[in-house]
Amino acid sequence: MQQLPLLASSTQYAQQLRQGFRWLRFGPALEAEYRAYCSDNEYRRVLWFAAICLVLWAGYWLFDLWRIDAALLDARQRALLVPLRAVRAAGTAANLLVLGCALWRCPMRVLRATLTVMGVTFSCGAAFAVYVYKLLGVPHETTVLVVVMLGLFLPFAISLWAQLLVALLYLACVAALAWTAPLPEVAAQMWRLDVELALSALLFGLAAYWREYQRREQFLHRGDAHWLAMRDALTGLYNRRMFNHHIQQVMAQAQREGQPLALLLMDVDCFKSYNDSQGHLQGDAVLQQVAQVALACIGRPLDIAARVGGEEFAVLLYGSSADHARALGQSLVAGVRQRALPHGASTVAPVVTVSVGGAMLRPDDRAQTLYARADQMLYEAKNSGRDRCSWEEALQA
Ligand SMILES: Nc1nc2c(ncn2[C@@H]2O[C@H](COP(=O)(O)OP(=O)(O)OP(=O)(O)O)[C@@H](O)[C@H]2O)c(=O)[nH]1
Repeated sequence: MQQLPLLASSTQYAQQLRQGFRWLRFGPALEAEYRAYCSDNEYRRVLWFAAICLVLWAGYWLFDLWRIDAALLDARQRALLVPLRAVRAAGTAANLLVLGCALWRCPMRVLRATLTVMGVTFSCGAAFAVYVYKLLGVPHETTVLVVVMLGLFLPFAISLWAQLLVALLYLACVAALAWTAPLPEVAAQMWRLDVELALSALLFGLAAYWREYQRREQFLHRGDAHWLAMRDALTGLYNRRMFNHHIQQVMAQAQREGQPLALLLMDVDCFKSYNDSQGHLQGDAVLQQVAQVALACIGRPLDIAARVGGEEFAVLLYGSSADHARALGQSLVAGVRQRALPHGASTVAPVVTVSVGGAMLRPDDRAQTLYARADQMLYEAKNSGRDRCSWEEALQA
């Protein structure tokens, strides 16, 4: 008999784990879920990051003003300070833009774009400042450039590939400054700096890759564990725990909104004798087939099909009229029969059959009372010959 691809190990998370994600990208659906997961709290984190950058940037700028004032510069040298100030102003503007975007919660792609612009203006701006100091002979620290490179790889909203792109632009900017430097000793220092920065980019990039890889791996393990906690491993349907949780919520909503709610319980007939004659593994395959029939009969967002016991399934239909629910009960019975799964040991038919009991929600119902009535109807279906659907309204009529 055909096995269905619904086993626990085949959750989309587990599949992705097996396939791997060397390029830090999942399939489209999982990628979208991962991004939504990452953007939780992202605005707050970026806000803090941008605020800290602004304080550091302003502090560095003030320190520089004092330092340049202290240096004795002639008019030609002072002319070099004009582009430096322009670059600084651009960095501050980009920083404020990020702050504003995070504060007013602009769409995530706008936030990412502004963060990328801030990365470019900060890194190229810092490189240009160091270059100008070298030309002016003003004492300065080059480690700030390495710190900026480290900042580019911090995990804030933008992807590792965008971070790498900004880092490459940064390296190209330092190379361009080295290339065009009018003084040979400044050119040599800038080239050396570029090599140091390239090495640090490699190091920080690798660290960022592993961090992102592990974050993705954790996301998949968490998703897999969550999926397994809610699902039945054999059939992939919701498990009893999830069913209990869901029925409470859907009942409350149905009672609040005056919507009908139907509960169908389905049980495989003579399943013990099937297991005894065909073996447990074949029995498992039957349960998977029956689960498929249950799954096929739900369609609305609040409907669920669950495996609530060994060979017992529940189908909860929200907003479904009694007539529609009864018809679905019949189609569950017919659907399993149509699968024509041979059952030589059955006392009912030569194929696997199911019995179904159904009940509609009443205004004063609790989950237990609704379940008990549907269970009573299932008992009724079993007692009146199996391979049928019993409905509580039919009993009352
Ligand atoms: N293969 C398999 N069998 C299971 C699983 N869970 C429960 N069962 C079996 O389901 C059978 C249920 O048997 P019973 O409760 O006696 O019911 P039945 O034989 O179907 O009889 P009726 O329901 O009265 O028609 C038992 O033999 C259990 O071992 C499972 O996950 N896989």
